[in-house]
Amino acid sequence: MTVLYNTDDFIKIRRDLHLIPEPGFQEVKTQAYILNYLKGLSADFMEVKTWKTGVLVRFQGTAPEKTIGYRTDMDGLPMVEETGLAFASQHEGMMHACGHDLHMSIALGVLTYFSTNQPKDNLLFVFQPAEEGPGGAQPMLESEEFRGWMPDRMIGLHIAPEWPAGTIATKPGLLFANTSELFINLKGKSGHAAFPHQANDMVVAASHMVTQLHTIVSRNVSPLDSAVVTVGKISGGTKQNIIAENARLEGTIRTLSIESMNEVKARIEGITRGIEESFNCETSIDYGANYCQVFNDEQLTEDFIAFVNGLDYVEFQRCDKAMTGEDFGYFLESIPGFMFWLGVGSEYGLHHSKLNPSEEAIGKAIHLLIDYLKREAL
Ligand SMILES: CC(=O)N[C@@H](CCC[C@H](N)C(=O)O)C(=O)O
Repeated sequence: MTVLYNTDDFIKIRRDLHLIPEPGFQEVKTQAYILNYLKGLSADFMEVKTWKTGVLVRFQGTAPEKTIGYRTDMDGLPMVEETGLAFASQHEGMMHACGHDLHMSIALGVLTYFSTNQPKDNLLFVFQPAEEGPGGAQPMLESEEFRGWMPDRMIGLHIAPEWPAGTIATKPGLLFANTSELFINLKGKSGHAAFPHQANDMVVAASHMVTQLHTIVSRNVSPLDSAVVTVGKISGGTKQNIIAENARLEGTIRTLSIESMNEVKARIEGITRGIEESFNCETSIDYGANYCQVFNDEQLTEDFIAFVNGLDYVEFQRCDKAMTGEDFGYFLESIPGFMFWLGVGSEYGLHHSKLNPSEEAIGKAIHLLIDYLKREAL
């Protein structure tokens, strides 16, 4: 194991970042924190650029043959934290419940090492905004700032609460699903609760719609394929004794192929037309942000797995694909690379208000990535 500096410094950084979760493309304090940290590093071979609320850090190699990119996401989620931690979110209604605080502290730990150990190849550290939505990877990838420093390989990690701290899991090929957000508005006619026959109740229409949406996976998707349609939020109406004129469903679709995504969307549109007819209402669908699948490069991933299997401070586990989404998939569409899971042993899972990742994983991931990048780029 590489002994470098006290990785506890990056636990403190993780806690600092945990205090200030911000929505996608509003990571202003987070960006300022990262830029301020970078100012403290003195490497004349390091260059820093910003892109929107993101940050790009490039280390010029001594004799570069390639550029290896490492990406972390930056945004938090709109939810009330219930961990009771001393360093719980200070931003009301926002929480780092998907581990991006750990992802960023790990990236800072790795780049700190290379700020005093100039690599042979170029390294690019990418702090990307808006992973949870509306998606920062695709526009960042297309930006002049990123294109000017285009890497030849791209690596990313995501925390995995279900595995013990420091477990590394991945697989070649398909790792994460195609995703699409789903927003459906329903508009009917309001009225007095006592005169339902004179109104069109959108609470009832929305309830039917949720039930029908749940038939798509069970009745329309092949049992040999996989898909998810989740409605995570439903809202409507104004008061308990007024019939609701409006209702809104907010959800997400996950599939293992673009073809299945198109089929699921076609069924949603069919169901929506049926609801319009049967409840005499108007509807509109917005698919919000769509992310392509995360597809790991076969060779680079197998090579990484062999590397991890040779280490004595982390455990490797070959995993199955998951229905999670990640806009990191856009990087992998044009740059070969891979994503892997980092076990953080939390009783509560991703997107849970009590998610409490083990910070032991931070030091292990920093060491792992330094050792891997040393092998690949020194
Ligand atoms: C790793 C993870 O949890 N990613 C998110 C990505 C969000 C995609 C998009 N906003 C959506 O909701 O479809 C996930 O929910 O899988």
